[in-house]
Amino acid sequence: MDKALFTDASQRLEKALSYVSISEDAIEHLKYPKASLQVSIPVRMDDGSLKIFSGYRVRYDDSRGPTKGGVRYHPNVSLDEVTSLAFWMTFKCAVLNLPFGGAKGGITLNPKQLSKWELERLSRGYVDAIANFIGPNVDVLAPDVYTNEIIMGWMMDQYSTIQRQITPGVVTGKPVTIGGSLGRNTATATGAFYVIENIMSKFDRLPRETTVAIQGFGNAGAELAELLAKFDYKVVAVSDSQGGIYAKQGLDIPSIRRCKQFTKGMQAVYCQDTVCSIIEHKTLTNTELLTLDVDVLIPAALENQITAENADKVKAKFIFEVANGPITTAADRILEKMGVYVFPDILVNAGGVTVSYFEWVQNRNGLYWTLQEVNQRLKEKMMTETENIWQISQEFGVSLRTAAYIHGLNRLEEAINTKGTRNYYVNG
Ligand SMILES: NC(=O)C1=CN([C@@H]2O[C@H](COP(=O)(O)OP(=O)(O)OC[C@H]3O[C@@H](n4cnc5c(N)ncnc54)[C@H](O)[C@@H]3O)[C@@H](O)[C@H]2O)C=CC1
Ligand SMILES: O=C(O)CCC(=O)C(=O)O
Repeated sequence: MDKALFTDASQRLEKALSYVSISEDAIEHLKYPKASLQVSIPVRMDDGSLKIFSGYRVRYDDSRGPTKGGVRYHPNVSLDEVTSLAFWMTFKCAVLNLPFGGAKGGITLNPKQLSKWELERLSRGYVDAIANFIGPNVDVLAPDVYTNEIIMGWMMDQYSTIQRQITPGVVTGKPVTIGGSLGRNTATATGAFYVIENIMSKFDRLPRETTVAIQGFGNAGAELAELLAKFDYKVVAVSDSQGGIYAKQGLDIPSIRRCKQFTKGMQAVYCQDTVCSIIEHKTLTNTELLTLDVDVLIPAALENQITAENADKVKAKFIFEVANGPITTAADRILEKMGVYVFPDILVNAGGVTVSYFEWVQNRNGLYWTLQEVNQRLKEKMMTETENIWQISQEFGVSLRTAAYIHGLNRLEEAINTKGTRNYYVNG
């Protein structure tokens, strides 16, 4: 297994360890995933041929509760990537004080090359293959890159079919009509927005004077772009996997979202579609977007985007990590020296799993909340933990990332030690 990403991910923990007094047992415990499953999923394609896809599910740690995390469909999905993402989920759930451990799953494929029905057979096949590894009190699935509520609905239905009982709590991010929570599809962006608002007010930054660039225009990035623009932030650049667009005066985000539904790429929206109302704009690559002269940079696509190679070219003063792991450890060091404030993924994008938790609670109770209730509870959680992490960072004089790991570690160690280990060593 290529350890690169996981090795990098676990280095974040090592830095935090020097600021907390934590038992050797807990440290040892957190070094390894609890269980990793690799499966082969046979899928009958529309042309009659049979294709085998590789899928993964990693449950990293369940000391604080059932494990929780999304399922990713992407050509780069590997055991190393899924393990890293499961590790981050463990800390994210602890930082937000959710009664969950961390997990993640994925299938290696380019979903854009499959028909809807092939995707349905693949998603159901994935659940067949991992059914003994998941469950509402064991491990709970959710959406991530290139998966969505429709896919979550299929997965929930497949699991329920296998169990011979409707089991909504095994998957969150489902359609509202079959037990999903209001506000889950906007939760990652809404949670990030609360963090940004909190921090910008600490620095007396007015939205209309704050320029923003966002890499990634999917569930998280596009929704956040729209929220920020709605509240007067100047979103000057956005991108998707094909590249991006920039307009000095600020972009018309609702028009871009509308146009993107009908065109394949972001640049096509501007170059070929006259529905969009930007007058002056230019196209740019994803790499160029990261080094734009803006106040706020928001990576909201994939990991390893800001590395030792381009970190010194970043001009933004604030980076909010909506993607998981977009900045490598080496880049982190460079940015810290440059005085850039980096707000870490395990806080910034935690709105998604927080509302997933609310969905799971609603599924267990059978009583459903209004959107206002969901967002009010989300706001309370995001504001409280942003403030806690800010205070730890001030108190110890450490980066916000290290502060977030210190915060998560303290909660994890309490749970690990309280549970104890089942292997006793009797001296003498
Ligand atoms: N959806 C959720 O609830 C949560 C998502 N996240 C993280 O947010 C990030 C984005 O996830 P979603 O928005 O859900 O995925 P999505 O599948 O809805 O959108 C992904 C976006 O990234 C773009 N993209 C893909 N490769 C790219 C590249 N190389 N450069 C630039 N853009 C690229 C795609 O074109 C698309 O616009 C991921 O890191 C994910 O793990 C984190 C927490 C929760
Ligand atoms: O909603 C969830 O359970 C997990 C979302 C996720 O995969 C993430 O936060 O990275």
